[in-house]
Amino acid sequence: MKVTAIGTGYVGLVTGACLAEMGNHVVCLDVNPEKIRILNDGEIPIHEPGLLEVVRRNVAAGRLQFTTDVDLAVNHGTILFIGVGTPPDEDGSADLQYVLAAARSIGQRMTDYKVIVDKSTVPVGTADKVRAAIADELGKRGLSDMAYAVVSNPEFLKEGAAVEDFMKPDRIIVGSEDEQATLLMRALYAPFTRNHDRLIVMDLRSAEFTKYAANAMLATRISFMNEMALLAEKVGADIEWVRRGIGSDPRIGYSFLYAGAGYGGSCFPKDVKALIHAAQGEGILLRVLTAVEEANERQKILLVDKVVARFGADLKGHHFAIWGLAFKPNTDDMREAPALVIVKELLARGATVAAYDPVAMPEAKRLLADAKGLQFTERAEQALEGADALLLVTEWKEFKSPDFDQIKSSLKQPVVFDGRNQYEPTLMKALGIEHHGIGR
Ligand SMILES: NC(=O)C1=CN([C@@H]2O[C@H](COP(=O)(O)OP(=O)(O)OC[C@H]3O[C@@H](n4cnc5c(N)ncnc54)[C@H](O)[C@@H]3O)[C@@H](O)[C@H]2O)C=CC1
Ligand SMILES: O=C(O)[C@H]1O[C@H](OP(=O)(O)OP(=O)(O)OC[C@H]2O[C@@H](n3ccc(=O)[nH]c3=O)[C@H](O)[C@@H]2O)[C@H](O)[C@@H](O)[C@@H]1O
Repeated sequence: MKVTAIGTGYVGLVTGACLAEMGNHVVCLDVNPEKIRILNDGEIPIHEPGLLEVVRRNVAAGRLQFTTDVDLAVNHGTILFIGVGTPPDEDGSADLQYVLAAARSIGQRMTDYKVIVDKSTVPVGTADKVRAAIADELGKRGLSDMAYAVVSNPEFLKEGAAVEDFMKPDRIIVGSEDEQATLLMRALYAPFTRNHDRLIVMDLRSAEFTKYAANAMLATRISFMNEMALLAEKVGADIEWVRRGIGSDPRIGYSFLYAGAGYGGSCFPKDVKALIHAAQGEGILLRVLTAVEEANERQKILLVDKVVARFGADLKGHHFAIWGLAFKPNTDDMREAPALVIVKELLARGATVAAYDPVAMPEAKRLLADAKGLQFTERAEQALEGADALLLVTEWKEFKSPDFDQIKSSLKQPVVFDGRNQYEPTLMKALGIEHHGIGR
């Protein structure tokens, strides 16, 4: 099938590349010429395991191309995915300007039947706005009779596992109220759901809502566990045992129960805010989600609270090592990363910081360019030298089994603040390392 992906962020690029991998002919469009230049140079603008290989393979096979040419992109696909950003507005609501601009650019150019698919995470009712924007543009061209369908197909991929998530989806949600569009979507996704019928077709509004409800539920689990961790610590329980204990109940399950330094990323924080805002517009206060967000703000600063409890509120003259800056492993994404809050707070209290991340360092240097007292090291061990303590913020694999002797000898004193519960407290004790985990 002929497909166009609008936007080459995580979602647009992964969607385009994976659909090409299944034999479709895909054009990826972006308004950012720099991103298209990088893609046309055979690289990708993000760090995402396995994605570069899929992109290169399909470009070589002639099934995938990148362009800033809107005419070419709109006229190429029968199915056009809108995968542009929906960042939070000042009041927390989702900013739809990029989605609606993409819709208008389609309406300004389409010459035959198109299925326009909202893949961006958008509030309930956005499909109607997309349809209206396209109708408006067609009207201006005297083409009000031209047929098209708007479909909602929210994306559930996780950064760091995006290709795998797209290729082997747990489910594919299609909100469609147009028979022909539903048939096309079924055909497009058939190769991804061959052995299991994982495609769920529903009405447009329910599909749009499903995406927010899913992210809100996952964020809730994390904040719930972070709160349980606060209490566990006080009463002498270990949240890691509690996690295993409750996860064994299939009604609860093991996934997304890890207490840590708070959730970050481009989606949970913004989607929770957007849902709260949408509910407010309907006169409903979402008490649970409001608390989920508050708990997460507190959690992001928890590691610094622990540092303060150990070293005092004034950290002048103290130096700390930070391992991990990305909001999670296997990505260079630092949007809403807990590390940003932690670094800034340590510096504000007068400390100096040496930080290392396996891939997010260029992004960290960009975001923390003005941070005085912060240095970046080329290797993890270098960050340890002369530090009062190590703060582990992102659980990259390479931090899982470090050389503990080196940690002991490089730090001024062997103190580790383990923001992702990577190290066993009993082992740390046996090694003579003062270990401060989360909820244990
Ligand atoms: N990042 C993720 O893991 C996931 C993101 N989502 C949702 O997908 C959407 C996109 O997210 P990301 O890919 O992270 O966004 P992003 O912000 O990284 O990328 C969006 C891209 O769209 C381009 N763009 C903006 N307007 C355009 C236009 N009119 N025509 C062509 N290109 C245009 C931008 O230049 C940018 O490259 C958001 O709504 C997000 O909530 C959903 C699931 C996962
Ligand atoms: O809508 C989106 O953009 C995506 O948002 C999340 O994916 P992502 O943000 O890439 O990453 P997650 O793996 O969900 O992690 C989010 C944050 O939660 C934290 N987390 C995750 C799991 C856990 O048990 N504990 C925990 O603190 C991570 O450290 C990270 O900061 C969802 O998991 C995806 O299904 C969704 O498609």
